[in-house]
Amino acid sequence: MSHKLIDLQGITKTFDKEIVLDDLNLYIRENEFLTLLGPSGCGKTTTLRILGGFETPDKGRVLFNGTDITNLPPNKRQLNTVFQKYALFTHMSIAENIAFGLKIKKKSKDYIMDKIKYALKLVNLQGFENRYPDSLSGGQQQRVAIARAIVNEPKVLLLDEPLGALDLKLRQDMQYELIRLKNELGITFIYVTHDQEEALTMSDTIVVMNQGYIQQIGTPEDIYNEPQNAFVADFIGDSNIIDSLMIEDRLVEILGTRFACVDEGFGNHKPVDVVIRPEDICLVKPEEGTIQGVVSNVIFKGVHYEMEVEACGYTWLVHSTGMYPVGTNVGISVDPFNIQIMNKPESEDEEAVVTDA
Ligand SMILES: Nc1ncnc2c1ncn2[C@@H]1O[C@H](COP(=O)(O)OP(=O)(O)OP(=O)(O)O)[C@@H](O)[C@H]1O
Repeated sequence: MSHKLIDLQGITKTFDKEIVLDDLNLYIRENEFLTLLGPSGCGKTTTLRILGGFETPDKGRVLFNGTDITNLPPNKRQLNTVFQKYALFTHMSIAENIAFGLKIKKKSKDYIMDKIKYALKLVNLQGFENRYPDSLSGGQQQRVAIARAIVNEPKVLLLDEPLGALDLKLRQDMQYELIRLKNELGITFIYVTHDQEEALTMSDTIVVMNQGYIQQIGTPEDIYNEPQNAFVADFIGDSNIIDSLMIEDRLVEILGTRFACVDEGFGNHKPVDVVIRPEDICLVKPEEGTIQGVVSNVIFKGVHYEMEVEACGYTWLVHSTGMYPVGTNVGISVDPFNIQIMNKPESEDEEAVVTDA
């Protein structure tokens, strides 16, 4: 494992008495592609801006290779930021845009020419040197913004929703471009998005945030398959999240019916949240299911059918490659490995116990 490059220690930030980040602790390893993911307003951009030196935390420290850089201005950090709005200079050619930072640093003409060529090749824009930003598509402009950042040879690239303004197809192409670029450059990427698919596709590590707190840190597989709480499960992909009762180890009661599961250590007769992904539900003949229901809605999604099944007073979301018309009686069966048990948030847990008693 590569070493810790950046360490955010106890970062707290308040705007107008509103706590935006509350004692945030996070480290980022060298060469990692780390994504800050969460809904609008959860504090992702503020975290990135603190990393970039555009904001100062009220409390806490930012360490870079063990050195405290909390109060270092942006231009003194070995980090470069690419924003959602490309912020290119419209009166300058593409080459002049890319050269801008290098000219300020008084680099030689030959050095700058070499760097422009190298950066344009990396972002697949050879031959665009003399064009102007207005004559480029959104995706091409974003590539120029990235080229402009990488000529400075940063150790870390901070990317704030860089693909947010692009349409879906272009965004998907650019996701692969960014992964390739990161691998070629061998540097650390810290990426901000509220798009969970984008985070799953691109990241080595995802940090799921909500209301200024980190909810979970893990690989895309961890976050998707082992969400630590209902917020993460709900935010990452479609889920059935159901109030349930852990009867004992490996046995959970969901909507009044007992299902075998594989989790242990949640206690006996304990309220829990159960998460079942729609693709993990098998529709079978009614008599073969653990519970029975009726298909109430079907939408064709290309790779699968997205269905709703009414069973035991709950609308189950199911993804299936087979088509079941509305009104079909079905059985629902779930492999015990695909039933995720999660502790309820503490306050809810207490409430549920009281209600239960
Ligand atoms: N300069 C500022 N002054 C006052 N409030 C701010 C400032 N910057 C951010 N905030 C507030 O801090 C909170 C977090 O904002 P932030 O931009 O970090 O969220 P975000 O997760 O990046 O959201 P989005 O995805 O919408 O960009 C929001 O409530 C926002 O209004």
